[in-house]
Amino acid sequence: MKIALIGYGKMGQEIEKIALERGHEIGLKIDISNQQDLTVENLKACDVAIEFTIPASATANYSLCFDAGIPVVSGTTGWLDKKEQVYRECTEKNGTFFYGSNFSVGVNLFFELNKKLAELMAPRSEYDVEMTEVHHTQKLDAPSGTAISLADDMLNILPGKDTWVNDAIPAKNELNIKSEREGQVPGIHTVRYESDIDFIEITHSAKSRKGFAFGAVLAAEYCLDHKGILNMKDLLNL
Ligand SMILES: NC(=O)C1=CN([C@@H]2O[C@H](COP(=O)(O)OP(=O)(O)OC[C@H]3O[C@@H](n4cnc5c(N)ncnc54)[C@H](OP(=O)(O)O)[C@@H]3O)[C@@H](O)[C@H]2O)C=CC1
Ligand SMILES: O=C(O)C1=N[C@H](C(=O)O)C[C@H](O)C1
Repeated sequence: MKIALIGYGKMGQEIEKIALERGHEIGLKIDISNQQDLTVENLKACDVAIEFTIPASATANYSLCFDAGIPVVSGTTGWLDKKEQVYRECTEKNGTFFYGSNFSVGVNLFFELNKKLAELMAPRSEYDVEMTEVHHTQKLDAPSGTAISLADDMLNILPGKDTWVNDAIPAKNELNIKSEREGQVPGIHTVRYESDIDFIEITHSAKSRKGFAFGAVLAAEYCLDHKGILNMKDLLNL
């Protein structure tokens, strides 16, 4: 499979290693320095694009891939305010868009565990809940995309919580997500329920970026024979 790598930062470089190990070819490698090469014509020469850039450029990159008629796998976070517009464009252009706030298989299992725990906690009004995410200091967005995914699942299940807030003193109906930035931390997410007498905590801690990159390459392979709007639940059969 010939991959267009859009974004060649920490994730782009990690993805390149895994893709080559799995026998794929990098047909196009785009960073800020050669952005002029990101054209429909160049994308058409590839089978799939993997996009890990910055929130401000992600959606324009998706449009180019839809115009080129190649599937796009994206892990860029912080652009979800434009989600409806992107999904509409993908459908109108008969494109394929695979988005994951986190491509790690472990985190996607953690998402399921988080939902199960929220179901158990839904009738337990003696517990309050909060979340913490810790990432490296270069991260541009807060809270993390993963934390937002976890929070959205919890808000759908917990009757006492209507919305999430970031680094705030929460009202009773708000779920606070604490964001901490520290050194080179690849990503830690903790959900904590606390009562007067105890607490229950679940944590996912990434040891490196390898799991994110591996999941993104699996997603690109999946796009070769699946079409439309896809996610890790489809890929992992969850
Ligand atoms: N879904 C997941 O599993 C994961 C998602 N992420 C997300 O992926 C994104 C990237 O993370 P990461 O690789 O760590 O970040 P980096 O900052 O290391 O890399 C981003 C790269 O994108 C480049 N870039 C910026 N704008 C453009 C553009 N318009 N076209 C092409 N390239 C561009 C940057 O170039 P330059 O440095 O020259 O500005 C940089 O090399 C973030 O949003 C992060 O949250 C990260 C890990 C896992
Ligand atoms: O920026 C990162 O590094 C990460 N971003 C993703 C997020 O925002 O959730 C995934 C992972 O936690 C690493």
